[in-house]
Amino acid sequence: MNAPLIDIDNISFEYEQTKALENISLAVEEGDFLAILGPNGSGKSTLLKIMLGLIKPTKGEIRLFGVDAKNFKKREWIGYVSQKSNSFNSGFPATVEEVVAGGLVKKTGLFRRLPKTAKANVKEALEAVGMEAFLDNRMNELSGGQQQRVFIARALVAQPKVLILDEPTVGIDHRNVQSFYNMLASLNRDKDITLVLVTHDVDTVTDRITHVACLNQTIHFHGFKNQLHTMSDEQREAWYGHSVRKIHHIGGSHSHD
Ligand SMILES: Nc1ncnc2c1ncn2[C@@H]1O[C@H](COP(=O)(O)OP(=O)(O)OP(=O)(O)O)[C@@H](O)[C@H]1O
Repeated sequence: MNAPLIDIDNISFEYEQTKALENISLAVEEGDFLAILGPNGSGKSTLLKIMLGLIKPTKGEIRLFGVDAKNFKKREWIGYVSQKSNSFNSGFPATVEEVVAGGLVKKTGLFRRLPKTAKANVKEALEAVGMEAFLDNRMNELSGGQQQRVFIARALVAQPKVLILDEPTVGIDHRNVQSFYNMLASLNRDKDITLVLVTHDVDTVTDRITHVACLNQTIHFHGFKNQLHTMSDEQREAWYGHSVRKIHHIGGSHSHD
């Protein structure tokens, strides 16, 4: 069996005053569509920053594609769509093509004019997120959900093997959330892209995911989504307090109304 694409081994992280993560072990295998779920302040962003190599754990090891993160050179294999993408400056007059082509810089460096191959790559990335018809539109002409798809295309154009998405449905109209998740599921299934998404919003997370990790400083559950019901009430409460409601829709049969 291949090494996990992301292998987090007993890491902890402390900010100056605050313990953010404690003894986290979590492996992301090729083909997973993993949702990391946790309430505000549970350490989701900190864990993402560690996965992306932006901060180093206070304790523990992380291996990327089987290589110690300190020695890992293929950063373009790990794509990232930040939460900030959603608060994109809507007055900025960039076109969809320009925004997506910006993602190629990571792979090929800066260019003055788009080479032909780059145009083909941009088109292919936009097709993967169902946005090819909007190539020449300006970003400020698009809805929040469409903009989010364009930011995903920008990450895809560098041909990552793993895509990490921070709160991807923030700013997407609730009527469009399901089709957005269907698009992610098709990236996972048809394009073989391993997906990790992070959200505090348990109620809207899709049942298209394959795996769930329940985070609150430590991991309270990690496994197939249909095993989620094996969590005891005490574990659920330690993870998310009383506020977990429709969690049964992503696997188990428990409801906490
Ligand atoms: N730069 C920082 N300096 C000090 N403490 C921090 C810093 N960033 C986060 N923290 C603290 O670390 C803990 C985990 O924060 P983190 O941002 O990782 O959580 P989160 O789950 O992403 O939260 P949210 O859902 O609100 O974005 C929190 O207690 C937070 O207050």
